[in-house]
Amino acid sequence: MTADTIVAADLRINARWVIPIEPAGVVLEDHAVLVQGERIAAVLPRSEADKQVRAREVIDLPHHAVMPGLINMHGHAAMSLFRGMADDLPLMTWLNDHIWPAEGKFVSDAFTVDGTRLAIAEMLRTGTTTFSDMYFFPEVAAEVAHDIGIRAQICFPVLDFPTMWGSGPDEYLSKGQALIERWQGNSLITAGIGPHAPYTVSDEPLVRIQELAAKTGAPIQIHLHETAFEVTEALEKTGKRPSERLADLGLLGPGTQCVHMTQVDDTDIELLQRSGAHVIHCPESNLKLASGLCPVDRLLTSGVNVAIGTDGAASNNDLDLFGELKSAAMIGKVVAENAAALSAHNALAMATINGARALGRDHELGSLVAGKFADIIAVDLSDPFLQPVYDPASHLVYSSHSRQVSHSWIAGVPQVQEGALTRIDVPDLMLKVQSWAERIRQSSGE
Ligand SMILES: CSC[C@H]1O[C@@H](n2cnc3c(O)ncnc32)[C@H](O)[C@@H]1O
Ligand SMILES: [Zn+2]
Repeated sequence: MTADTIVAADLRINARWVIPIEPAGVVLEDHAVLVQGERIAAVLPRSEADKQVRAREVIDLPHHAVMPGLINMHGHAAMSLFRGMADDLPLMTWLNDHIWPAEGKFVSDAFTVDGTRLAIAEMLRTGTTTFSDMYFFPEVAAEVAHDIGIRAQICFPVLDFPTMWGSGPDEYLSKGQALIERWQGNSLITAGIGPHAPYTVSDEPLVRIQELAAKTGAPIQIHLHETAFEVTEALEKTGKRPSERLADLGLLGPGTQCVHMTQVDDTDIELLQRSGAHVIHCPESNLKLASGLCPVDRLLTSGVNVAIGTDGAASNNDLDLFGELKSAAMIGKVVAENAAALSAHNALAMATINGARALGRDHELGSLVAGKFADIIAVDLSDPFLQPVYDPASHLVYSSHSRQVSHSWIAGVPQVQEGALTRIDVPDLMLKVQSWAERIRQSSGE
């Protein structure tokens, strides 16, 4: 922008602080973010904007930190309807004895509509603007996300056995291929392939998944090395660690997102580094199921991209990425035995630009840079429990509550304004959630 040009913008957001994420570690004071259509037009000092910008709409956020929207890289959105249903259990008991039977009884396209809407309401309200999902009826979840206007990677599930969504790998893959075709070229929704885990998907479907990914460019997301049991059982059965088996089958590459990775040795790090695969860290789910701890600092310093996810609301039990960030930073320090590991700025990067990188979309998402999509959030730091503010990045990770998220925009469209959701009818949603809760409660008393 030269000194005397007058620039038009659809929206000008005046903020006390702007944390653009790129360049890394920067906090800009008294800046404005300009939005034109779906994209960020500029980030500039307010004094310059006063002279040069004519905006259709101006929003003043005098006590707020403005930053890119958060990217929740792993979850099972519709499981929000199972929140708090089977607590205090280890992974395989939780899955085999509680969650899979409940899914068999209740999960349908209607369940997925209401559960996904509930999850999106929570995610939007707590600062997420992009999420990744792996669940049954992905075609339904994709339509729900698209109608609301939230950005999403929707991974269709693949398992060896039949579920409510299909009879086995053949049907999962043919329905999945249709999902990929439906959303090809859409800027809000990307379809991905979600082999559930190495212990539920055998070699033959894994090879077909690799071929489909190579043909279509679709990303692959898989639960991997979630527990020590998973790795020792695989070594006994196959003689290989699951990471090695996936690498041998051609599944580890820059389009692969490995969720959890609580068990990591030097060979795993080398495989991740060489392949360019990403790690999705879900600290609170790993803590609650006592699955293990991901060595995030070691992965990051080895050059592996680590993004962050909540996992589903039945193992977390919320979808609040700010809470997840605090947990990630705290655990990251203890695991590294280094208080300097995983700084506030590093944690914010994991939930933004690293997520964008894992999606293969860091050229258009994950930071407040001119030309990227206008996926923006504002957090109000005016509350007494957030005073004084020496460093807003510190407050966002260590002190703030996600309830302080006051505004969010996705592709320039307002999703949260003054703390209220603009595109979800919350009272209507609550009635539907109550009705599911009654049915689920009744059946657990049977
Ligand atoms: C194939 S759809 C997703 C499938 O995964 C189950 N699930 C939810 N959380 C986890 C987890 O942490 N590890 C493994 N599997 C998980 C979910 O209930 C669905 O059945
Ligand atoms: Zn999961």
